[in-house]
Amino acid sequence: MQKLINQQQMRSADVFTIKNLDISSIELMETASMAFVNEFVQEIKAIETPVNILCGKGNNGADGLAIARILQDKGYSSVAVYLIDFSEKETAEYQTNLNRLKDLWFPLTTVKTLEDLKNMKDGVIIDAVLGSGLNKPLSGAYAELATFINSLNLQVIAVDIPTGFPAEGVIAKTDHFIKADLVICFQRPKINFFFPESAAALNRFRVVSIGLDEEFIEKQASPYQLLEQHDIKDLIQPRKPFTHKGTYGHALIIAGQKETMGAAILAAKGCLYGGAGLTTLSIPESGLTALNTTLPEVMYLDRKELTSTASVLDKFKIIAIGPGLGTDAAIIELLKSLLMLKRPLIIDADALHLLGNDESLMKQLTEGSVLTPHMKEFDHLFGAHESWWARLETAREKAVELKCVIVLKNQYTFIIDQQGKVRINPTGNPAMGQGGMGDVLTGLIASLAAQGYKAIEAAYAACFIHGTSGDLLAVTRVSVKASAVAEHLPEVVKGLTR
Ligand SMILES: NC(=O)C1=CN([C@@H]2O[C@H](COP(=O)(O)OP(=O)(O)OC[C@H]3O[C@@H](n4cnc5c(N)ncnc54)[C@H](O)[C@@H]3O)[C@@H](O)[C@H]2O)[C@@H](O)CC1
Ligand SMILES: Nc1ncnc2c1ncn2[C@@H]1O[C@H](COP(=O)(O)OP(=O)(O)O)[C@@H](O)[C@H]1O
Ligand SMILES: [K+]
Repeated sequence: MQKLINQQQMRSADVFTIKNLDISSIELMETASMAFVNEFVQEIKAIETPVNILCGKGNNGADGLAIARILQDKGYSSVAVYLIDFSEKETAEYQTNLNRLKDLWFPLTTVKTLEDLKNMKDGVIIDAVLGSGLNKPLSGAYAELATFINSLNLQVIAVDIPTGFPAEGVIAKTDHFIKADLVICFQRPKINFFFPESAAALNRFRVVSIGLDEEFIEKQASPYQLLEQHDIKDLIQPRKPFTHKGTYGHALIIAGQKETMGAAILAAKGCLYGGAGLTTLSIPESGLTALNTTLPEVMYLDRKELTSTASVLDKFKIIAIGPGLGTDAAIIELLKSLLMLKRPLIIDADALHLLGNDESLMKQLTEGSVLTPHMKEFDHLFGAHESWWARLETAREKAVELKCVIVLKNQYTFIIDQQGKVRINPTGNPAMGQGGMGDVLTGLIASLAAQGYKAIEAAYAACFIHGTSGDLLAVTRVSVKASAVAEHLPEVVKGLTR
């Protein structure tokens, strides 16, 4: 896992690295600019492409000046530099890099007003106006610059962060940014890149190492961590000789009603293909034929059995409830009786809806339960939120308060543990935007829990595996269906097993 740190901590990491490696700030900047260019040349391969570099007077602009020099070295034949001269203050590094540039032949244009940009050639724009030193939203000339650049519809590649975009904290609807197609960002992604609001400021980002001290970064106090493949590889246990279906646990999924039986079957499918030793599905009897035809390996439990005697449920290592379940009075009673068992549950979809309707039910959750809301379900549970930053803050508080794991689903799913720590899942893609995806995820979480993984481990590993399956399928498809994601789970898990 990679610690994601805030900009103040990133600045401390700069300072620490400079001291520790006994290098100068300008040397560090040269490394950063070189790393940027190495990535840039992968993206813009034609060296005759006009490259317009817009440089502010801080260190982001200083990077831009170094980048101009390095690009010319690499043979880019049409590099033009625009010095955005909207403020007085400039950094020493900016001065140094400007002097280095002035020793070479270079078209340099000082920009006092937007008029000064009129000769800019069509091509690519490198945004090095403002970086992580941003301390307030763009206004005045900077905001106008952003609007103007965005109106050109040229490809923009931002240095470190799009100008105007806050690295962390609330992203306001009124904020102005220079919209980037690509951000080449230093050492760590910014926390705000993982929120849907970032789509207004960037399409994609890539992270390049600039040699900052990793040990220092990992020691910083931060609740945010980005999952990496090796975390899952370290976790997933290979299957041992002489193990059998009993070894891999028995999961019960309570789901489905007449209109949404598919959700139940998809959840069971996620559980089965996730490798649980045994999967039992409790659905209305009307779904039995469908179940037996589509998933003959999965067993059936009559709904009436669920409330007959508590001991019926003892054999199940984990119980998941919710996909396509419905919310009528009988279901409310069923949920209540399950909560009374005082055992951890995996709660999704309609069952989440019922918790949101009745706070007293939420209070009965047992420690170690897993809630898997998407944004709408989350807000129904915990109140409306104006921003994802605020939503995540609430999720952290609630996970601690309820002693539950919260899986807040999105393109980047946030998995929040009982201590309020947030793991961010980087896998998955927009081809997965289809109904049923969440049902498969719930089944997979149940599957891993049945196999003996702790609630938090089951939750984050399931998200990673589920997204990886979607990624694998999306290589050759514009959309992927949930059942295909389920069917590819065993292959993905195999690839993630040491
Ligand atoms: N050793 C270092 O410090 C390194 C810095 N790096 C670069 O330095 C950048 C950060 O540099 P700085 O801290 O100088 O910050 P910036 O280059 O973002 O500029 C900050 C300046 O802009 C002003 N400002 C902030 N918000 C504004 C607003 N809304 N409107 C107008 N002016 C505003 C500030 O008062 C300050 O003078 C990083 O993003 C990265 O590109 C990299 O080169 C890596 C090494
Ligand atoms: N754009 C996307 N990128 C990555 N993952 C996605 C994307 N869209 C959906 N998913 C994944 O699909 C699942 C959707 O869950 P949910 O919204 O509950 O769907 P449903 O209720 O339709 O099954 C989540 O795991 C989410 O992470
Ligand atoms: K920038």
